[in-house]
Amino acid sequence: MAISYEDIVKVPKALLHDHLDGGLRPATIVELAAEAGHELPATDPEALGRWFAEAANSGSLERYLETFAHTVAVMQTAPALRRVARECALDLAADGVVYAEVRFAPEQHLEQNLTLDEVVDAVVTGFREGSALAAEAGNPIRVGTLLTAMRHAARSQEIAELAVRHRDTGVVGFDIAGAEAGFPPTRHLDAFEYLQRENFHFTIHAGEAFGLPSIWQAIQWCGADRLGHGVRIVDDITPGNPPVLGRLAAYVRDKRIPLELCPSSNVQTGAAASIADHPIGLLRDLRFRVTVNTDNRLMSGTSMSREMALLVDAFGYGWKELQWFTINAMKSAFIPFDERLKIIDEVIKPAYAKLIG
Ligand SMILES: O=c1[nH]cnc2c1ncn2[C@@H]1O[C@H](CO)[C@@H](O)[C@H]1O
Ligand SMILES: [Zn+2]
Repeated sequence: MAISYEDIVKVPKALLHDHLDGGLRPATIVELAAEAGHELPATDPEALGRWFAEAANSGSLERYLETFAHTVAVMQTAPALRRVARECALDLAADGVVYAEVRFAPEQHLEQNLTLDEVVDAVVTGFREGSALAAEAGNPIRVGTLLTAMRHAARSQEIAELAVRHRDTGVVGFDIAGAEAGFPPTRHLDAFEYLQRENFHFTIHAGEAFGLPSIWQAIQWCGADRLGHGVRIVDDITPGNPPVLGRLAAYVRDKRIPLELCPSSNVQTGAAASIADHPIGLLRDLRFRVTVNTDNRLMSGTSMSREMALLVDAFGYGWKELQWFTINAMKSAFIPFDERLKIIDEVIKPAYAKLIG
């Protein structure tokens, strides 16, 4: 029997790549925009949700990113940041996500004179509140924060230090994001070298809107633990029976470097023609360390369960494959090994065992 979306909501899921400013509830944006005096393209929540999905559906990462102006604009005070983070934790938990790493760029939230530390404190507090409320409602979730530096800007060292400063209070990793073409990872080499010396974890958006050189730099120059997207690693795989892996693709697979794949987002930015054409099918068959992610729930009108349901439809996956994606994600999380194992053994495996038999 085919797996339904409702069934998928009920099983535990792990999410590594989700942007806080890409996941607001449309109704919250409307309320916060009224308070902030920010003009929106639509003020009816449903119409606003549709506007985001359509505007982000442009085939270009640069145009997709323009839509974030309207979410970032309403996330400029501590109460607003805290609310958005609280609702994020609640929404993910209600969707059956038991572990999530949510990222955002603190440097984009300074327009009303918050300090970087105040921004992080507000978000971490919101996640803590949301997780507590979710647990009370019977949907326990653990949320880790990733701090992102914008790759076109020049604050990555500062943001890396901010992440390390908050490592014991909820921040579990670092990332760079923004337009990829023209802004290679090595621009931020100092920050990545600093993080390595601090024994800290980081992922890098690479191989989304730009190809193999970006992935190669992220791994071999910068030392990324994971690849944000990394979908263009397929450019280093020659189709055939069997497909032939180039040296970089072989390295990524041999080292079990996690790929944070985001199917719907890739279709919107033009990195894949459709879900059925998405390289996730090939990469899973070749047993890369594939994980499934939402990227931006608002811009893609999606959720973790919906991404998995789309893959079930396109590739005929069953519970075995969904468990494999989920355990891959949990193995690749930035929290300590013993905590990852506990979630795998006590939460994920028992739930899927009931379905797989
Ligand atoms: O898929 C993506 N690729 C690159 N950058 C992104 C993507 N999604 C969001 N952001 C960027 O990350 C910032 C912090 O969350 C967002 O403001 C957006 O500019
Ligand atoms: Zn992203």
